[in-house]
Amino acid sequence: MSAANSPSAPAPPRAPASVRVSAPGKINVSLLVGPPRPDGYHGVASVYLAVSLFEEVHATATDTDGVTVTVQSDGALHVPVAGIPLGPDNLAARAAQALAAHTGHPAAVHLHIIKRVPVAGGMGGGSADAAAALVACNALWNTGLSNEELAGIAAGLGADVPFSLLGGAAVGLGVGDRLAPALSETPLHWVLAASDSGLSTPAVYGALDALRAEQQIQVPEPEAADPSILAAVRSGNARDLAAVMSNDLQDAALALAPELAGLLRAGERLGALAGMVSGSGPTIAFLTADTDAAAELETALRAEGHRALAVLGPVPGARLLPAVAG
Ligand SMILES: C[C@@](CO)(OP(=O)(O)O)[C@H](O)COP(=O)(O)OP(=O)(O)OC[C@H]1O[C@@H](n2ccc(N)nc2=O)[C@H](O)[C@@H]1O
Ligand SMILES: Nc1ncnc2c1ncn2[C@@H]1O[C@H](COP(=O)(O)OP(=O)(O)O)[C@@H](O)[C@H]1O
Repeated sequence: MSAANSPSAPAPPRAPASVRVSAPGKINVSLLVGPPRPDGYHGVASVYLAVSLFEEVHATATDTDGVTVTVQSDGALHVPVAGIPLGPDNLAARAAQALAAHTGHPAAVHLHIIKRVPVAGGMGGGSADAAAALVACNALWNTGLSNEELAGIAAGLGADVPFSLLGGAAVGLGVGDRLAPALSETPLHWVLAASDSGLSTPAVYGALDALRAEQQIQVPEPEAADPSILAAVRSGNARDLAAVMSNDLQDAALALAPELAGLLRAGERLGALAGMVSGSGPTIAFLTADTDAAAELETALRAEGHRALAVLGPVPGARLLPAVAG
């Protein structure tokens, strides 16, 4: 009897045929943006918060080389998915290809994305799909990369991708990819209000540069997050955070989508402690005092015809989900 057939020999690790991974969307409770850099990016000091609105990526091994993608809309925000690229430009497909290139594993996989985060919404939904695809393919292909190695690949896919892997609350410096976890002892309760159309991230950064040039505003390179923001995130004191949260991209997003000003006013009139544009927008994140206040605001915004959803954060980053029985 050969060693491989011996009853006492350990079975070699078998890759699963299919895995499921969830990864969260994010809001930036503070976003300081520096001047444009020669490479087209901006230095930032971002305080990220992962919130309980999760993308899911189901990865299934295929016999033929290549990455295929399908997308399905799910969840209370009824996210339109028609415009999402399904070819090699899809961020999840790019992530799978990048992992295959890094490890030498054939890129033979089908990725099914269950989309709950608004597309081009300023909540890093595509980044979450990329983070989920990295974790999924690493498990599916048994490639065994560490979280640090996955984070290195993530940074090459987009500024927000490393945060979706990490989750929780974190400060992001550089282009947002140099992460340091932030403490958060008590969850914060938010209501998200989605918009019907998306905003392009580069267009919003460009609009900020134009506004600053017009107003002759010069800003330094951001080097750290505001300590008062970190203290409020740490304590989970929503009133303290409402007083200090801010987003340098907000005026630029409002210049490109002026209707958002009315939505911000509506949320504050209906009981939010404060509202802000999430990242480059157009999703608005309203901060509320507690879970009951969030539920009431969600109901009130829906009654006025908005697509609203109560969420909380921080929540964990990209995670393998248990296999479905059967
Ligand atoms: C604004 C933020 C805030 O977290 O998020 P979103 O609103 O997009 O979710 C991020 O900075 C977006 O990150 P992400 O969407 O991953 O950006 P990338 O794909 O890497 O870059 C897209 C483009 O955005 C601009 N960009 C992005 C990040 C950054 N620090 N400076 C920039 O100027 C550049 O024009 C870049 O070519
Ligand atoms: N898996 C994906 N999900 C969403 N958008 C994607 C995806 N892959 C590529 N994209 C492209 O990236 C753009 C921005 O995506 P998204 O991450 O949703 O927004 P944001 O950068 O505002 O957080 C979309 O307009 C879309 O064309």
